[in-house]
Amino acid sequence: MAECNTCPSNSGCSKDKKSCMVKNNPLNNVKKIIAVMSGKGGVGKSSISVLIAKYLKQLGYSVGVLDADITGPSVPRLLGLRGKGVENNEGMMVPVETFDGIKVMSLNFLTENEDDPVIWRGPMISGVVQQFWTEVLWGNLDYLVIDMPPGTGDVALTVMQSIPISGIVMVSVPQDLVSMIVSKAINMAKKMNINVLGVIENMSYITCPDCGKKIKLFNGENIDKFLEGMNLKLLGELPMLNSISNLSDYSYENANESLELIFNPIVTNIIKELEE
Ligand SMILES: Nc1ncnc2c1ncn2[C@@H]1O[C@H](COP(=O)(O)OP(=O)(O)OP(=O)(O)O)[C@@H](O)[C@H]1O
Repeated sequence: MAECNTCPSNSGCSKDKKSCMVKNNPLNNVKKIIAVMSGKGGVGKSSISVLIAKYLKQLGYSVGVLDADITGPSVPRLLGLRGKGVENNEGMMVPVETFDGIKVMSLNFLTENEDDPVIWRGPMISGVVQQFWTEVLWGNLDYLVIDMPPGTGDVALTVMQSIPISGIVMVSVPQDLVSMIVSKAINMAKKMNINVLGVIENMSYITCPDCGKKIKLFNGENIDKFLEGMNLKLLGELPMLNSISNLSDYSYENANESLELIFNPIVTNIIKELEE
């Protein structure tokens, strides 16, 4: 049965206690869990998960990142943690830390080589995701950011059922095909009674380096119409930026003021939505 007293939802979720699959580790105290999801692959979910973690950390919060994209883990690279391994403390996995103290768990820390493929069936992958919640020493965290696997399949379902997510950030790009697939992910979250905090529109535009004009790259469905149809808020628009495609140079030297100006309001919106 669920242990509500150690759960971030603190009995305030809509789950039936008897059928709840969430198992919490009494050594961990995680206050809020943000899942970053899309339904569609390659739209910037991992990059945005890492940026949310980075700017939450800059605001002074204690932050962790759980890489639930087991077959295509990219978080270690994006946070400059290539080649690191996980230590064991009395049977529990100790997350790897970035230079600025973000705690990270990813399957890439457990494979010998970064390019070793994970050729496992769904139940095994789902089991690992559950272990990343129950058998990792996250300790005290204000926020845990989960980089969800693409799609609405087995693993996404396991995360939603077995981890007490406080809210989901949906990532989309302005293309009709993508909005259609993102809608499926939004409807899945709604069916699972998980709060969708809003949508980040990634790759919204590029800025002309000469005149500063915003140029839309895709002719997709109008975001306002999409949000209205889904009854969701826009958390922010993110342009195509070199600094995002070069995120793996994660260090103090690579602090980027223009990215900070764009991303800080997005993080503030996420915090506000979670408080509501
Ligand atoms: N706003 C952006 N500006 C520039 N490049 C971007 C932006 N967003 C994402 N990218 C690039 O697009 C590619 C895909 O991004 P990312 O890996 O974050 O997507 P994803 O949704 O997590 O993919 P997957 O589902 O395959 O894990 C990466 O090469 C990333 O650097």
